[in-house]
Amino acid sequence: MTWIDVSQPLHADVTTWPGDTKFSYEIAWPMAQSGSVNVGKVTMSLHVGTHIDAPFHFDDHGKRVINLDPSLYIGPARVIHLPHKSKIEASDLDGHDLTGVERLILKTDGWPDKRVFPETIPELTPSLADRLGELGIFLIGLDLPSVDAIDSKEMSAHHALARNGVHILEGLVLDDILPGDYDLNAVPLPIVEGDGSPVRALLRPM
Ligand SMILES: Nc1ccccc1C(=O)C[C@H](N)C(=O)O
Ligand SMILES: [Zn+2]
Ligand SMILES: [Zn+2]
Repeated sequence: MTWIDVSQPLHADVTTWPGDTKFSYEIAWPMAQSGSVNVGKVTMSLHVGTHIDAPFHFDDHGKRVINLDPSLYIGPARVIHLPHKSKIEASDLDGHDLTGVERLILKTDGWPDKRVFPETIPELTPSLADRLGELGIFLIGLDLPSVDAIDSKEMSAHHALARNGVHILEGLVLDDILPGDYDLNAVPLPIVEGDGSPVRALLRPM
């Protein structure tokens, strides 16, 4: 009870990274044919909607989803509000006491209309990644489709976060979430070779 869904619903119109595989659902084996059940089939990029990135997404030698500890994505999380930024850097955390925080969720308001894929978004800087590492934070979640700029080829924030042992949860819907302390549950699917996984992300006020 009281869990709040902070995931994007998956349907034909959920936005996709430009050029990437869209989400689709079909009944591959309808009841009329199988004689007993409807059996659905999904096609999608693993980076559609609310999802986690496995390090293999941006590093050929990085871990696949099956090798990520599910506990990373379950447990206490702090939500902080950092609106109207073009970059989010270490100094943006200065006013926040993050002692003991292990999972940090940034409400940036940088993707206000989830029906449209954004042209520009705030990007996280390597200095922020280093600060998260120093603080012992091992999960960053945010309401954006990427931790880097949309046109980034270097993926410097993804790499800097990985260097600091910080895992990535993207595409959260935080419109109705106030800053504060929550329980998070956003476990990936056990896709053995996955470079990422869609998640049902839930928050419960503590
Ligand atoms: N699907 C893509 C296709 C091309 C280039 C980037 C992406 C991404 O997915 C990047 C984004 N930071 C992500 O992890 O979801
Ligand atoms: Zn991703
Ligand atoms: Zn990413």
